[in-house]
Amino acid sequence: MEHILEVADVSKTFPLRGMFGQSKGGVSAVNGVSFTLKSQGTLGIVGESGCGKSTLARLIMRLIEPDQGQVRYKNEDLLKLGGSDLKKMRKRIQMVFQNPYSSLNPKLTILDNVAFPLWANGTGRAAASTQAYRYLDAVGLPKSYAAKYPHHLSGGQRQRVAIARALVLEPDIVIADEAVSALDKSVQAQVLNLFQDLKKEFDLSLIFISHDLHVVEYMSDDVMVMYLGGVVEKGPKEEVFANPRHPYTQALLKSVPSVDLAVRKAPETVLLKGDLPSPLNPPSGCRFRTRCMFTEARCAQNVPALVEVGEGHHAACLLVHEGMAAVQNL
Ligand SMILES: Nc1ncnc2c1ncn2[C@@H]1O[C@H](COP(=O)(O)OP(=O)(O)OP(=O)(O)O)[C@@H](O)[C@H]1O
Repeated sequence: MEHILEVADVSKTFPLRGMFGQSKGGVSAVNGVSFTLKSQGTLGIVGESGCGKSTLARLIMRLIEPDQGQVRYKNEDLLKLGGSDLKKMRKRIQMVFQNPYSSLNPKLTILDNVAFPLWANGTGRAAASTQAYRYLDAVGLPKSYAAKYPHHLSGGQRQRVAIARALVLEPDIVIADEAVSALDKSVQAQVLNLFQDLKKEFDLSLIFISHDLHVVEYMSDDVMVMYLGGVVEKGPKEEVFANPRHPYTQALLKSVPSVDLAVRKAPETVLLKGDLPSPLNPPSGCRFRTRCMFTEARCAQNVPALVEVGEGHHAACLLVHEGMAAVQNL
């Protein structure tokens, strides 16, 4: 499978200023992140709140500018584009956000909310409405919803509208950022299935961002685990879930109860110590070391590279690289 998107060594630090404009350091939100998205594949990005998932999505979309790195879409460096080329690219990659209520325009009907991106790109009203009807149908909303307003709809229906609006420009890539997190469990499942169906119908490549491991496991072909702005592990979904190698991924997986009640067990040993450090002042060396059960003095000195630990499976931990038994046998 070829790659549609390649992200290389992307970083972003948000500068912080005091009351009088003086520099107060910066928040290291994304730090040297690299990954590839396979054409028509789904990459799941998982990590705790604040680990940089949304910032990464916004960097790819160029809603914010990275400090360094490359984002290549079909071999074109998106970070070098400007003007009309950037506008064209933005049509190819669309986002669906967590809260459809704030992302939809409350003053526009459902049909006009979906048609809006087409108007903004110069399509006439009649043609835009025809297209909008087509995408409302694709997301399972009947024609009778077209004249309603966002406040008439349930959370799940509003998210369907947001998805229709993301698709109306016929993107190749959709980035879903916590797109089901605000929905009830039963509605979540319907929207996840809808994403799966639309992916097939419209040949989409998906980036599915979620703090929920079950959602990522259900949706993804490949998984990337982030911690404090960096990637600690990535690889094929089956590999990462069945054979997690990084102590952080292992801790995440052990801390989440199975959705299957038959295999739900008592809470396992706690594998994460302490709190998430501030991205204002991240730990030296391995950023995870202050919460790691296996940390050693050298973890403070060396930043571990992502090293291949299985086919297409990478982990960033000095101890894992050396095949340390304790980490392997968790
Ligand atoms: N515009 C900004 N200015 C300063 N700091 C920011 C800005 N945007 C994000 N951050 C900080 O960058 C870090 C990463 O935030 P980000 O929202 O990307 O994380 P996240 O993993 O998506 O978390 P969540 O799921 O809670 O949104 C956080 O510490 C956040 O406070």
